[in-house]
Amino acid sequence: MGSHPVEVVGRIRGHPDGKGEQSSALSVLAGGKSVRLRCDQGYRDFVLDGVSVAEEENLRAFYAKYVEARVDDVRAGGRCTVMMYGPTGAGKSHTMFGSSKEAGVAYLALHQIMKSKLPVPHGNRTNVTANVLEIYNEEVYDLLASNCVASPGPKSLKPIPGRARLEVRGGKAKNATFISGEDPSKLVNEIANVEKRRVVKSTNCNSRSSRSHCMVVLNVSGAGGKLILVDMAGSENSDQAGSIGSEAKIQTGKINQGNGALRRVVECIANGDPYIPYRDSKLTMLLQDSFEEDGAKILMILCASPDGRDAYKTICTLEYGAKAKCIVRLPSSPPKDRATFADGMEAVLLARLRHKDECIERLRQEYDQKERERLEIAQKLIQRQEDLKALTLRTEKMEEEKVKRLAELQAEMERMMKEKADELRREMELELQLQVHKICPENGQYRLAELEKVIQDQRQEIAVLHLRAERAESQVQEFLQASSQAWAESNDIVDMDLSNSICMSRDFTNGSTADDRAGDSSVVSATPASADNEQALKPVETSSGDTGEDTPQPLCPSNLEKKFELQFEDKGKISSAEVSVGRIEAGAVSPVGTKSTIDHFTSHERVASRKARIENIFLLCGNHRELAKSPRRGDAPSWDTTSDIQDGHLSPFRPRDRDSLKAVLDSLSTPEALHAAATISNDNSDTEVYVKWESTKMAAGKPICSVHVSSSTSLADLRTKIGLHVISPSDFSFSLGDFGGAPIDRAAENALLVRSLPLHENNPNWRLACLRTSATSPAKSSPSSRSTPFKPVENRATSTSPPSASSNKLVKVRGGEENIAPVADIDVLSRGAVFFCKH
Ligand SMILES: Nc1ncnc2c1ncn2[C@@H]1O[C@H](COP(=O)(O)OP(=O)(O)OP(=O)(O)O)[C@@H](O)[C@H]1O
Repeated sequence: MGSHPVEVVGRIRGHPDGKGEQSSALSVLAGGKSVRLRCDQGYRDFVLDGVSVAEEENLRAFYAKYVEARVDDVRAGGRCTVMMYGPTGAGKSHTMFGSSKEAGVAYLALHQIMKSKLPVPHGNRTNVTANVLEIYNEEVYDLLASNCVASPGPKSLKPIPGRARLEVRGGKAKNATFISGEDPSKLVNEIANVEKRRVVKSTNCNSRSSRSHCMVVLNVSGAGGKLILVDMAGSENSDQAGSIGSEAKIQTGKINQGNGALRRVVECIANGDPYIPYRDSKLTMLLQDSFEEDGAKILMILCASPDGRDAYKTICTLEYGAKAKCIVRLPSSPPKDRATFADGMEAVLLARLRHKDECIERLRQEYDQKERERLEIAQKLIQRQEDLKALTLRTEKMEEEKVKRLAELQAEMERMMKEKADELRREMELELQLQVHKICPENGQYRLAELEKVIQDQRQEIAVLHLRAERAESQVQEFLQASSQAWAESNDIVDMDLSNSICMSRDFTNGSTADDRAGDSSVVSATPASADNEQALKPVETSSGDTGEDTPQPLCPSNLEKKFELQFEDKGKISSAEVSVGRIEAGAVSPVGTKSTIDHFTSHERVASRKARIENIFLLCGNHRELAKSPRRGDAPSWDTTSDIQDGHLSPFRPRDRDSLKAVLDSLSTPEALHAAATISNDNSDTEVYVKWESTKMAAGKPICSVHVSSSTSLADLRTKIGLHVISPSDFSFSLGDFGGAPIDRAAENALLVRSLPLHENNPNWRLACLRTSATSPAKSSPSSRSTPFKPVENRATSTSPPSASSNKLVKVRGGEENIAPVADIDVLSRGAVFFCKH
């Protein structure tokens, strides 16, 4: 403890309800010299000279820490006043006098003074005299006086029976009883006994509330020291204390009067007021020396309760202590002379200034301390904000990563599920196949057999095709050899009969009849249709008429034709080229639109088998070419490669059936096909349509005529053009393909264009039109019409030749107005001879 004249310490009792430290309204701050009071409005800090908590420090420790040094000064002759100040029930009496468990400050001080080992000026033992006074209702009673008669007091208050009232003069209680001794225990017991005489009363705040102030004055003999111990009555509120009745209220008023007087004295001293109201109360009158004697010390113990309900009284107590702390120098007694008074005043003023400076310095330190705390808190706040920001960013990043990871996991899971599903599907398919094989074990064998059958069929087809090709090749080679030989022979004949041919041509030109020409032995005359073919095809004998085999016959076309026929009748015996040749006089074919005659040649021998063989040659030639063709878009329906030899000779490939035609027509029903057809229809390039007749196998080997039309011409228009020169438009029908194709329905001819016909000899500008006799045509019932596809041009040109005469003729039509072009043999025809094997 310092040497400050007034020291203020706090003593915080335990919670009256036994609650813990958490519910305490008071807390000691760092350093142990500040206490913080919390309430609903906030908190307030008070700086004291020390703070002690009863739960942490007992009375002995508290005494040793804050009181013992003062008592030592007293023993040494000093003067000290120890005051217990605080609201009712705060533990003032407990601190002063203690309890049955521990001794209070008064007893500890008495023991300290009397049992001191310190050398005392007058002997080893200290003689102590003690007065015990009670200030009750502004009256001073002597607690040590026994059997005394109470002096009359104020009318309003009854005197304490058996209690001696004392007068106060000069700041002292006159005639007060004292006890003395050198045995501290004896004095302690005596004091304890008289202390129990104090007026107490049970209130709402304290079951044994002191209604009076108690003062114990210990005078140390010899050294002159004086220790005054004051236990003040607690300031209280009448309503709060439950004071009922005028006497109780007067008691409370008197108690507060003493406390208020002491407060004002302290404030005046602290403020340096020239007037100190000591006389406002008996208590302050008795304590005047404590404030005014030089070297006097005051130790003010502020008792406080941690109960929040006493917060207001606790604040008043702490404010009072803070005010007492401002007392820097106790006022001295007024100096006797003026100079001394001036010096004293100067000293007081200087002391006040120093005190002010100390207060300012203390406040500055407190401000600095608060500022440091504020900065620390601000830095912590900034740090917390940065941490919060980093935490927020981290949380957002983690959230993004979580979302991303979730998406990846979901994608991975979907992929795995898909793989698993595919795997399961495959396993199920395998399982299903296994089950099928289990149920039908011959299934696999069946498929194998089926495949083998297909392979075998294809091999057979290939073999047939090879056979056809070989046969056709050999026959063609044979035919070419024979024809070349016949050609050579015919050249000789032509050379020999050139003059006759010219005459014949002239005769035709001049309109000679067939009978006229029959007389010419070198001319092959036209034979009426009714005549027997056998005879009609025989050459006209000119001189000897010997036609026997032994008789050499002249080399004429008829003879060549006969030899050729014989050659085919006896296959394998071909030793010479004996070819039957039909001859047409040059100029026999006239242009269309002019009056003309169509010449034709006849053969002398025409048996059906012989004709068939000759026609086979052309068929084979045609087939050979057709075999070399590859199907093209827009061609006739697909060929049936399985068809083979029919009627004893190789037949062409046949379209499968009408379904092929239907498929073609159906194919035009789709938007894509119509678009393609529309695209193609824009192509109006010129096209040469070669016409073949299906039923006339000889004619089928090569075209009977060609028609020059636009590629966008419909089949209906083509029918009209062909019908102008060949046959009546209603007597035939187109077929898809070369031979055997399905007939095209008349209704579809308007929709089908020329470009839908198959290519001829793979030439993109050539098309092939195969005609066949219509089923409903009257020509069908007529063998002659069936076998003679042509409508005799002479019919249109008023020809005199009977229609039947042309039934077995190959008619060559030279192009005219209708753009009917000649076939490739027209040059040969112009020379009066036609070789069937030209192609
Ligand atoms: N530190 C403490 N430890 C234990 N009990 C205490 C303590 N302080 C006070 N008490 C108890 O609280 C009650 C009131 O104490 P006390 O009488 O000392 O209060 P007071 O301030 O003197 O009140 P009043 O002014 O009304 O006399 C007593 O029963 C006492 O035993």
